[in-house]
Amino acid sequence: MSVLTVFQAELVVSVVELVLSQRMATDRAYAKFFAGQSLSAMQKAQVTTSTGDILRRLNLFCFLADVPLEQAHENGAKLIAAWHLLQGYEQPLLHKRAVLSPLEFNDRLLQAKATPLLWQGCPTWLDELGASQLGEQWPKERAALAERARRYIRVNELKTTREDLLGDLIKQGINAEPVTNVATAIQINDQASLFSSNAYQQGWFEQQDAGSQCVVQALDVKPGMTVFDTCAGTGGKTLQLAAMMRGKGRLVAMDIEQWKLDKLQLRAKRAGAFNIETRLIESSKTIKRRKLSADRLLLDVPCSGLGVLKRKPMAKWHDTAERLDALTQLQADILQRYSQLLKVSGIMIYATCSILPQENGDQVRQFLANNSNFLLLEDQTISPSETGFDGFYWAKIVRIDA
Ligand SMILES: C[S@@+](CC[C@H](N)C(=O)[O-])C[C@H]1O[C@@H](n2cnc3c(N)ncnc32)[C@H](O)[C@@H]1O
Repeated sequence: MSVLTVFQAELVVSVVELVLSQRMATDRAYAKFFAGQSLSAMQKAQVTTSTGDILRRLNLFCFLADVPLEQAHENGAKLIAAWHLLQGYEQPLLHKRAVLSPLEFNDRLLQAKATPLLWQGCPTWLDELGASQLGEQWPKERAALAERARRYIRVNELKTTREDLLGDLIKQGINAEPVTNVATAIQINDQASLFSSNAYQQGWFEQQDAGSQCVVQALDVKPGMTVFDTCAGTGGKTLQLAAMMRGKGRLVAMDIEQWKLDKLQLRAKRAGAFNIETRLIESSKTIKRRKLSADRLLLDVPCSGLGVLKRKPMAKWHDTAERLDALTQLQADILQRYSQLLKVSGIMIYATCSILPQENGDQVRQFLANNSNFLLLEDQTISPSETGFDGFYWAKIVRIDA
C-alpha cells in the first residue's frame, strides 16, 4: 500500500479517535468523515485499510507509539505515525507532539515482534479464553485473525452466473478470481471500487465473506419450500437463501430490530428477491403462532463475533469474557424456542460467527441432550487459519418427531 497524504492521515486519526471514544461503528464513522470529500474510491480504501490495520492491532500500535491503551482515543496522530514507520514510510507531518523517535520505534519494534500478543493484536482476556477453549489450535487462529480480511463477493444467481459476473468484473480491470469449493464466491484481489460499478447497481452481487456463504449452502434449501431466517439482521444470508430458492416458495426474515428488516427489504429489491416477507419479533407469540411450519430454518444467532475479528476488530477492545455468558444464555434460549418452528423432518442450521466451542458444539450438544426429537446430521467449524475466510460454525439438525 502506498503512503497516505496528510489529509488521508488526518481522516484516519478522526475515525480512530471517534470509534474509540464514542464506540461508534467504523462504517458510520467512515460515512461521517467521507461525506462531502472529493476522494477517489482508491483513496478511501487506503484510509479504511490503514484504519483497519490500527484497530485490528491496537495494542501493538499503542506499544510502538508509547501510548497507554486506555489513552488511544486521544492519540490517533501518534498511532498513524507508528503505522507509517511500520510500513517503512516517513511519518506524516500532523502535530509536532505526535512525531515519534525512529530509534525508540525500532527498539520497540524488536520487542513487539518477540511478543505474540502484541504482534498479533490480542488482548490478554481473549488469549486466555481462546487458549482455554481451543488449546493447541488457538495460536494458529490468533495469528490468522490478525491478518487483513480478504475481499469476497457472492454472485446473485437470481440475476446472473458467476462466470458472467467474473467476465464483467475482469473487463472493467478488476482483479477477481473464483473461490475453489464455494460455488457462489468470488475473491477480489485489489482495492477497486465495487459499489459504483454497473454490476453492483444491477444487483448482480453482494459483498459477503466466503465462509458466510458456506453456512447458508449447508441449509440445502430448495425452490417451493417454506424457509424461516429468524435472526436475519440486514439480510446478508437471507438474500443468499432467496437465490437458492430461485425466488420460489416462502422466505420469512425475522429479527427483533425493525431498522434491520427495513434495510433488508431495500437490499432484497435491488437483488430482485421477491419471495421475502419480513416479520418483526415482538414477543414469544410471534414464534409460537408459526410452530411446525418450516421446512428449513436458519438460526444465525447473536454471538461474540470472535470469528470475524479481521473485519470487526472492536470486539477485542470493547468486550470481556464475562459478556460471553449472557450471550450463550441467549443463544440457548433462541435455539430452544425457535426450533419449534420446524416441521417434523424439517432441517435447521444453528450458526455463529464464532470459533469458540462454548457458543458452538457445546450449545448444540446441550440442546440435543434436552430434546430427543432432534438429531444432529453434521457440523463444521470454518477455521480462519485453514481457509483464509472469516470464522464460522454451523450445525445441521433434523427434527424427527413433534
Ligand atoms: C449474527 S446477526 C445476524 C446476521 C445476519 N443473519 C446476516 O447474515 O447478515 C444476529 C441477529 O440476531 C438479532 N437478534 C438478537 N436477539 C434476537 C432474538 N432474541 N431473536 C431474533 N433475533 C435476534 C440481532 O438483531 C442480529 O441482527
